[in-house]
Parts: sequence; C-alpha cells; structure tokens
Amino acid sequence: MATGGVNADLAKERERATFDSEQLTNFLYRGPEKVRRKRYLQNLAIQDPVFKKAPLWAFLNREQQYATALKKHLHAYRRIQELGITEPVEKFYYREAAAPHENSPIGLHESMFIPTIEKQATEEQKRKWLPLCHSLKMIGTYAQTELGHGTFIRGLETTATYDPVAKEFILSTPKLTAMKYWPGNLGKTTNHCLVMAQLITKGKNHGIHMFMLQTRDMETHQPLPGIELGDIGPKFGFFDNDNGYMILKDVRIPRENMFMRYYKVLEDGTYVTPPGDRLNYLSMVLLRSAITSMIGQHLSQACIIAIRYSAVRRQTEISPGGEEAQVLDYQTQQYKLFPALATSYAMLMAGRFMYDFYLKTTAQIEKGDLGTMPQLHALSAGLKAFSTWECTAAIEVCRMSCGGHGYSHASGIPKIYVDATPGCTYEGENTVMMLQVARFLMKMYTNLQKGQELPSFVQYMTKSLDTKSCMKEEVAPKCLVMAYEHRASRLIKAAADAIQAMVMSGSSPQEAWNKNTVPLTWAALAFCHMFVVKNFFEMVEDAKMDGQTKAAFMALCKLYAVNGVITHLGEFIQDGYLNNQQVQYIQKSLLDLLAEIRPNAVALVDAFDYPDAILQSCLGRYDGQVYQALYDFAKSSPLNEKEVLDSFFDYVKPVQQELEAMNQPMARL
Ligand SMILES: CCCCCCCCCCCCCC(=O)SCCNC(=O)CCNC(=O)[C@H](O)C(C)(C)COP(=O)(O)OP(=O)(O)OC[C@H]1O[C@@H](n2cnc3c(N)ncnc32)[C@H](O)[C@@H]1OP(=O)(O)O
Ligand SMILES: Cc1cc2nc3c(=O)[nH]c(=O)nc-3n(C[C@H](O)[C@H](O)[C@H](O)COP(=O)(O)OP(=O)(O)OC[C@H]3O[C@@H](n4cnc5c(N)ncnc54)[C@H](O)[C@@H]3O)c2cc1C
Repeated sequence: MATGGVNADLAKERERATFDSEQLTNFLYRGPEKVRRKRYLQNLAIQDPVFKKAPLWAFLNREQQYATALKKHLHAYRRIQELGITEPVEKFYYREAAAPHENSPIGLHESMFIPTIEKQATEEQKRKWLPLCHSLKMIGTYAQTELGHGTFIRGLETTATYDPVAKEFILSTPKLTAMKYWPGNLGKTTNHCLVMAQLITKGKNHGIHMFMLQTRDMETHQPLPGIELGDIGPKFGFFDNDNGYMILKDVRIPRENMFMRYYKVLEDGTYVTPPGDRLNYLSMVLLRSAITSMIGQHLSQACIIAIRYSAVRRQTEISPGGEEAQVLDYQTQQYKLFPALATSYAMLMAGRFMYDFYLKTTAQIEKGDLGTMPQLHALSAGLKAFSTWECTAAIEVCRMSCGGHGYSHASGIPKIYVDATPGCTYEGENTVMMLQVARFLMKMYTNLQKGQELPSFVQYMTKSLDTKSCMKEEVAPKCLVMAYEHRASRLIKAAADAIQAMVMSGSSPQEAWNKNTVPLTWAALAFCHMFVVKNFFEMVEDAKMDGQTKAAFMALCKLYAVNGVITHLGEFIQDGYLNNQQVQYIQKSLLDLLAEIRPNAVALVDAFDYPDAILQSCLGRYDGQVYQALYDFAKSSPLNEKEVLDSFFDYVKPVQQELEAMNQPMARL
C-alpha cells in the first residue's frame, strides 16, 4: 500500500478549482440522493470480503481469470437479490464495484437473454422461463453470429425447420460456416441460448426468427445430444469470457420454443405474419442504446487516470535549473487530454438522451405503435458507432499520454481499452451501422424534397444551405451548432446528388449507392456528431447547478464542439461556410479553452466519482501516490516470488554452458 497522504500537487489542484466537483457529480448521477445511494451500494460491494480477497486479474492466467470473474459475478448476483436491489442502474453500481475488471460470464444472460424473453416471449413462455432464469437454473445467451456471417443477419445459415407431425422444430447448422461463433458465455457457462435461425415451414423460408434452445443438461452441465460446443480461445480483450462456438445436428425442440409474441407458427405449420418488420431485431437495439453510456464511462475512467497522473507527473525543467513542470501544464498534453475529457462528458450526455429515448420508444412499441422504430434504429445504430469510435480513440490517447507507465497494466488503461474496443464491432460493426444511418438520412432527404414533415432531430435539413456562418471572435454556442447542422446537411445533399447523378447516367440505384458508401458514411458521421454537440449544449444549458459549475461544464462543452470543427475542418470550409478569419477565431478559442479548463481539470475528473477500488489504477489514485503504488505493483508480480526462477537453470545455464564449450579455442578447430 502507498503511504504519505495526498500528493501535494494533486491537493493544490483541488484547491485551485473554480467550482465544487460535488455539484457536477450530483448532476451526472441525477441528484444528491442518487449519489448517496450509489456510494452506499458501491461501499457494500467494496467491503464484501469475497470481492476484497479476490486476486488482481493482471497476474492470473486465463482459466483463473474466468474462475475469478465467475465467482465474483455469481456472488454479486446472489447479493443483489438478497439486498433487494431491483433498479437496473443500482444493480450496475453494485456489480461494477464488485467486479470492476472482470467481464461477467453471466453478462449476456442479464443484458440480452432475460430482456429478450421479457420483450419477445408470450406470457406463457415468460411464466415458464423467467423464474428459472432468475434462479440461474437456466443461464442463457444470445446466439446469432455464425462463423460465416455476423453483419448480414438475413444471410444466417442456421435453419429451424418445422415438423408438423411431431410439432417440433429441427435446428441445424448444415455447414462449417453456419456454426454459431462468438456468442458471449456460450462456450462453457450457459445451459441455454436464444438461437437466431431461418424459419422454414411448409417448405417456405420466412427469414430469421428466435428459438429457445437448451444446450446443456441442467444438472450435469454436459452438452445435450446433437450439440457440440466450446470456447473459441483467447482474444484481444474479454480474456475472462468464454465466447463460444456451437454446431447443431438436427436438434429437435418443441414448437413452443419459438419466441411467439410477435411471430407465430401454428400447430399445422401455418406462419402468421407479424404486426411489423424487424421486431426480432429489438434485442440488438436495446444493447446499442445502452452502449453510448457504457463507452462514455470507460473513457471517463481513462481520463481520471491520465489527468490525475499528469498532475502528479513532473518532467523537464521549464527554465534552466528550475522546477520540473507538471506535465499537465504543457499545452500539448492539455490538447491530448481535455478533448478526451470533453468527449467523455459529451458521450455520457448523448447516452443519457439515447437511453431515455429507447425507453420512450419501446413503451410505444409495446402499445402497438411502431411508427418511431426507424428513428430509434437510426439513432441507436449511429450513436453506438460514433461513440465507440470516438471513445476508443480517446482511451488510446489517454494511455499514450501516460508515457511508459501507460503501457503497464498497473495503469489500468490497457485493460479499459481492450474491453472497450470490441464495442466498435459487436452489436453491429460500426461502418455497417453508419450505413444504416445513411439509409435513414437519405430517406428523410427524399421526404423533404417531397415536402413531407420531418422528425424533430432531422429538422436541420430544412434550413437553407445558401448561408454563411454567424461565428464571431466570441465563439458562440449557437453558431457552433449551426455550423454542425450546415455540415451535416451539406454532406447528405452531396451524397444524394452523387447518387442521383449516377442513376441519371444509367446506374442502378443499388450500384449508385455502393459506389458512394464512403461519402454516405461521412454524412452519417456528420449527423451523429451534430446530434452529440447539440444535445451536449442543450443538456448543459438546462442543467440545474450554480453559475461556477455551469461555467466549468460549459467550457468543456465548447471545447468538444470547437475541437470537432478543427479535427474535421475541411468539411466545414469546403463550401466557404466558414471563412479564414472565422477559422482563426475557432483556433484561438481552442487554445483559450485549454487554458480555461486547466485549473479545473482534476476537479472535472473527480466529479466522475469513481472510488480507487473500482479504478484499480496505480496512476489514477485519488491520493496521487503513484510511485509507491507502481513499486508495490512490481513487487507483487508472481515473477518476483522466487529470487531465481527455475527457467534460469532449465534454459539459461545449459545454453551458457554449450556456448562456453563451443567458444573454447580447441572447439573452433
Ligand atoms: C448486464 C451488464 C453486463 C453487460 C455486458 C455486456 C457487454 C457486451 C457484450 C457484447 C454483446 C454483443 C452481442 C452481439 O454482438 S449480438 C450480435 C449483434 N449483431 C448485429 O448487430 C448484426 C448487425 N446487423 C444487422 O443488424 C442487420 O443485418 C442490418 C441492420 C445491418 C441489416 O438488416 P437487414 O438486412 O434486415 O435490413 P436492410 O439493410 O435491408 O434494411 C431493411 C429495412 O430494415 C430496417 N432496419 C434494419 N434494422 C432495423 C432495426 N433494428 N429496427 C428497425 N428497423 C431496422 C432498415 O432501416 C430498413 O428500413 P427501410 O429503409 O426499408 O425503411
Ligand atoms: C467481444 C465480442 C462479443 C460478441 N458477442 C456476441 C454475442 O454475444 N452474440 C452474437 O451473436 N455475436 C457476438 N459477437 C459477434 C459480433 O456481433 C459480430 O462480430 C459483429 O456483428 C460483426 O460482424 P462480423 O464479425 O461478421 O464482421 P464482418 O461483417 O465480417 O466485418 C468485416 C468488415 O467488413 C465490413 N462490412 C461487412 N458488411 C459490410 C457492408 N454491408 N458494407 C460495408 N462494409 C461491410 C465491415 O465494416 C468490416 O470492416 C461478439 C463479437 C465480439 C468481438
């Protein structure tokens, strides 16, 4: 353990902040009462001896990591029930504190399997399955992706063929590429899964549908006949999880195992048409809607670590013989870290909007109103892709900004990165998601041309493109938002014009689309960026907090917007919307904002309110005693348990002896 109180530099940082970080914490977690409850639940978990005694993941091999993750998450699952915690966000606080760096081997059971039963199963199916799920007799996952197809789910090859005589479906993965591959926790942990398969009845393929499949015996845990399954091996991250593969050889399941809330097959094999399209994609939409907040949290942790460390780390004397500067005082370091910090807040705000929108829209869907599904799909796909791209890039910036120590697992950042980056791939590969957004935007653009009403969040398309920016020396939020709207509008028009021109000269619409997918993704990205900026400004303006806290928060918000203009400058100036003078105002504003944020940087990360026990970072400690912590971490490496390792005698000694013998003068003759 490190000793010595709070590092003097870090203490000074907290004293010089111009606002009270607790106010921002209260805003982030939706009120002081919720903050109090969060801390209470986190402390319960942190003090629990089962979690406290668990070994640090970094020194364990894969099997040990899996076992530790399983033990911790199962204990957390049980304690959550004992403590009567029912709110999803409260369960999250408890679980995060219980197992901060262990990905849950029952994560898919909780995040996709149970929610899918709740949303897609009939009342009878729910009565049968949910109690078994809650007692963990049934542990399930979501088995959709196959070896040959992940993105193109209409192309999945697993079949579910209905046999009206036996009143059963026959599940089969008829070739190598059809085997299920990747589903989380499928390999070793779960005994059930929800299988996505092509439904064939009365000789007709009705496309992909969901089926409940028991994969293992509920007592012995042995795989059931006709099912071969296992772990897919180590990965870049999620080391402690058993993503799995599964081969099905004509496995029979009862007709009642098809999820039949919206889609039905009658006993005689008649297919009943559902009330709407793509309802069985809703489980993906749920997780996509949650990812923006999740990835924003990952980045906020990386920012805490990198910014606290940069306040403690001193490197290079500024004037000869003078004191070495805190690296956070270098403008270049600020330019790395403050945009990352602003991005984390921007994504937390976007995630807040997204999840509320998901709840509102799914409540309408539950009532049979499917009208807002396209908006929900576009926004959840777009924000998922945009936020994971932006945040993973920023996490890597945080890591590198910690110099050499950022490369060590002692910093905590490499683990954050490897667990965050698959967010760009799972729940829909990001480019593919952006193309779904582009598809929606093109539809909206066509509707606009036909004079139809547009949903509120694409109203910006109605504004004339024949304008110039209102940006003045004092860079105003209104002008920044308008610049983002202009860019988004212009890019969708440019893509639409290019497609239309190709169609006019004889290409098919599909061909024209495929020849323009790059500009289409630019347009989709610009839309998402605009949405995040606008939402961030709106949330800061509406936030109930004192003037100083709001000013500190607003500086971050402005930085997010200003930095985005500079990073994508070409797209803002291509049509002359911003002139040279205005670009200079924005560049100056960026530097001014870095200086304005500097005294508040530590308080702004303190506001995220992560206890050390969750961060588990030698560099991100609240007390800033990083060097003692790094030394302690090194001392605890298992390689240091013995002064001289057996491998020295096994390998080094014999080779030394051989080389010595070879190099004897006599031996060379
Ligand atoms: C609990 C705590 C622990 C948590 C731990 C968790 C850690 C995480 C663990 C990791 C867990 C990872 C878990 C995993 O990874 S689970 C596996 C995730 N897999 C995917 O996400 C696959 C991605 N692919 C797709 O979603 C589809 O194939 C896409 C969408 C690409 C195309 O699809 P399709 O080929 O069918 O469609 P189309 O392009 O012809 O377009 C046709 C129309 O359909 C509309 N459309 C499309 N989609 C939707 C939709 N959703 N709602 C409403 N509408 C939709 C579309 O707008 C268009 O409309 P229109 O233009 O005609 O009007
Ligand atoms: C950690 C992790 C956990 C996962 N958990 C689960 C799970 O629980 N359940 C489950 O079912 N699956 C799971 N998956 C699988 C995941 O959902 C898929 O990997 C993901 O949907 C991407 O599909 P893919 O692998 O087929 O990528 P591909 O589609 O093969 O992507 C390869 C490249 O092709 C490009 N591409 C593909 N199609 C197009 C197109 N139409 N237009 C332009 N470019 C295109 C992509 O942009 C990408 O660059 C998991 C994956 C990971 C990494």
